[in-house]
Amino acid sequence: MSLTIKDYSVAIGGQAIIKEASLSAEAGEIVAILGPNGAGKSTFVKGLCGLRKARGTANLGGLDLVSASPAERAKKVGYVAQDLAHLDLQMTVFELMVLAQNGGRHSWKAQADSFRRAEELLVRLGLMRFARMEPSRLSGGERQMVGLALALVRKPELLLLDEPTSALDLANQLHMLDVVQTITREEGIVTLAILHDLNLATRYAAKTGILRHGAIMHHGRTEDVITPEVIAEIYGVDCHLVELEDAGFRAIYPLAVRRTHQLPAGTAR
Ligand SMILES: Nc1ncnc2c1ncn2[C@@H]1O[C@H](COP(=O)(O)OP(=O)(O)OP(=O)(O)O)[C@@H](O)[C@H]1O
Repeated sequence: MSLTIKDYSVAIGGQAIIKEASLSAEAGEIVAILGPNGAGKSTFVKGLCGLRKARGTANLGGLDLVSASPAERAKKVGYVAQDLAHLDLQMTVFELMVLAQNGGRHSWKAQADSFRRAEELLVRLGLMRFARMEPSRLSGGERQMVGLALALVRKPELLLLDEPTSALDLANQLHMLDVVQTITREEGIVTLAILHDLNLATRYAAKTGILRHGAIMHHGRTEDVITPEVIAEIYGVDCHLVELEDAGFRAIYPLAVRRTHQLPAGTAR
């Protein structure tokens, strides 16, 4: 399953937020979507899952997500939003995991398969202890992990994650992204993950796209995109790049915001 996005634009209230963006990914790849606050990252993924009206093309293994029907899109795309308020239903995590798989299928066989898959995924993500609880009783990080489980349980071909680790502690950040990376590779799907942590991007993403003012400024292999020069250009921050040869990835250490960088109005240096 590959993804090819071309001349892709999203407008809100007549204002162009994403402008003629292009981006591509191969089966089994995680692509990090980076960029400053307000750059358009959430809007970019919302257009792909149908929450915003888009123009252009986004070809996922032969299906154009921009012109697809909501039902076609829902079969192929899994989305984990930043705001997980929609999880507050009077149902347990396990019930939600089963319901998420059973759109219209009521046979006993389908039911048994979905029970098995729900349990398998909750075990894999370390979430079985929450199976009988309603999401409203969970902490922010626990809800975020359940949100990921609910997206994965439907076997998406494109997984869209909007800041999937923002509420997670260090161990859970690595555990969740390890599972996402393994499933992305095993099932040959494409994952787009909006991240603010550059080191999670260098560790997990084969490719990176950087957005600024709604345009893709850089896109390619992560090691070619996440460099001190690009980070200085996009964020106005000087960084030191450290090669962690034994671990097999690179780390970025931020040194200082450049004095020439435009901070939001009213911010003191
Ligand atoms: N509902 C809306 N109505 C009007 N403008 C919006 C709306 N949602 C987003 N925008 C605007 O679109 C632009 C991009 O917003 P978006 O949330 O996509 O950015 P982002 O890169 O995800 O930001 P962050 O890193 O802060 O989450 C912003 O300028 C924002 O003000």
